[in-house]
Amino acid sequence: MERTDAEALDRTDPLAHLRDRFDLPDGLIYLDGNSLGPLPRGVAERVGRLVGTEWRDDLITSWNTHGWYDLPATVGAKLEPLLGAEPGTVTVGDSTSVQLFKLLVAGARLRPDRRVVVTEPGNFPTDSYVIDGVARLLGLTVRWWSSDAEPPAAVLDDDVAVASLCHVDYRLGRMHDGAAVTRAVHETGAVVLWDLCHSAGAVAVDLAGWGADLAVGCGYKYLNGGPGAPAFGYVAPRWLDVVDQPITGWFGHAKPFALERDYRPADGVRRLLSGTTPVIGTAVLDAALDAFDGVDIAAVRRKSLALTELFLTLASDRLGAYGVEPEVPRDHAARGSQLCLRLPEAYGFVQALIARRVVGDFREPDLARFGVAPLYIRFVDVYDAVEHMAAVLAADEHRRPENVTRAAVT
Ligand SMILES: Cc1ncc(COP(=O)(O)O)c(C=O)c1O
Ligand SMILES: Nc1c(O)cccc1C(=O)C[C@H](N)C(=O)O
Repeated sequence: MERTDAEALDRTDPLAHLRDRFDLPDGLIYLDGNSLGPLPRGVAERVGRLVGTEWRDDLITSWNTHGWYDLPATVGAKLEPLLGAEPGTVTVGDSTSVQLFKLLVAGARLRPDRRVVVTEPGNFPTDSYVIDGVARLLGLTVRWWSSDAEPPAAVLDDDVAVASLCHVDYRLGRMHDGAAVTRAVHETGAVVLWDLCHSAGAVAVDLAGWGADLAVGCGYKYLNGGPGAPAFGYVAPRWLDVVDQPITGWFGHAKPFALERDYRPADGVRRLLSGTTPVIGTAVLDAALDAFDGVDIAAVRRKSLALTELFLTLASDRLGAYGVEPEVPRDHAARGSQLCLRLPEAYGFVQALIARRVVGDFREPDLARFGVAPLYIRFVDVYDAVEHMAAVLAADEHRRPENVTRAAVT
């Protein structure tokens, strides 16, 4: 495989034009969109308008005249096609951790006679922390599923209230079969809560088709909503009228401005809201999602697999000589949109690559992680990135003192 072969793949890529929808720094190969997506074009103008006109000139009237009050629903409607979700089932607000807290409690309340939450030890830590916290609050037991064998029959019984699972694993990018796991959970009468942080915007998600109950996910990774973007929450249509989340703030009330004494949940998914919408962050996510206008998520998935396949082939060819092996599920059905390399000096390796303007990230204890975001990553980026990786290893740059001092955020 030569660089010209990668260039040829870019020439025939039906999604190649989408890269222009992003304002990417010159010469940067950005393989960290699974942590923080880049800036979509149009966002800066939207923020300028929001701050310079809507806030400055129109002030409080903007809640009505500029659609601030409806923003969670507006953004939810843009997310629904990306998640395979039914109309009116998705809203945004809070962090993923808080959405998870609210929907986990709500999920447990759907099965009040059951005492167990099933989850996986390989979760992103916030999921495990929140699950533990909710279990202590509600007096539930956490049962850990080591998910090498699917479906999770061994850990499911009629005491399980909720299975709270990450669809794509943040470390090695292993992807669950959403339909099969949901079915297995339902067979025991439990509900399933999916964390879609590493799925939304990168892989095909079909919440309606899976029959999922509840889902959450963050706005700042493949959805490119900016640092600290609001997260999303999904509630299946069959639960919309009964779902009972615990942070019963006024923005989720049926009539917030009636200022009634008692809480009454809003109709539909709006009842997931708690406090005042963070308008600036939500408007950024709204504008960012325009990058997905007219984009078929199945085509995104096809390109994602082609990119990771190229990455895998090149990394196996070029890096094996240095004892570095790619870690990615070989089975396409079980692969997210990322690839890892395992090596003892993974931290220094990532720093040396950043010095060469190839950005990935380090995950404890020995993983160098690279996300491929099909909207803006080219085949030639993957080719060049692997060439840089080989050059780092050949010159021992990953062991240089300036590359091994840990920063606060990795
Ligand atoms: C699977 C998963 N869940 C949740 C989060 C983060 O949650 P929060 O938005 O609360 O920081 C992340 C990444 O930060 C994640 O990878
Ligand atoms: N949310 C992050 C942050 O505030 C700073 C740095 C990284 C993150 C991340 O999103 C980490 C990410 N969830 C991961 O998969 O590792």
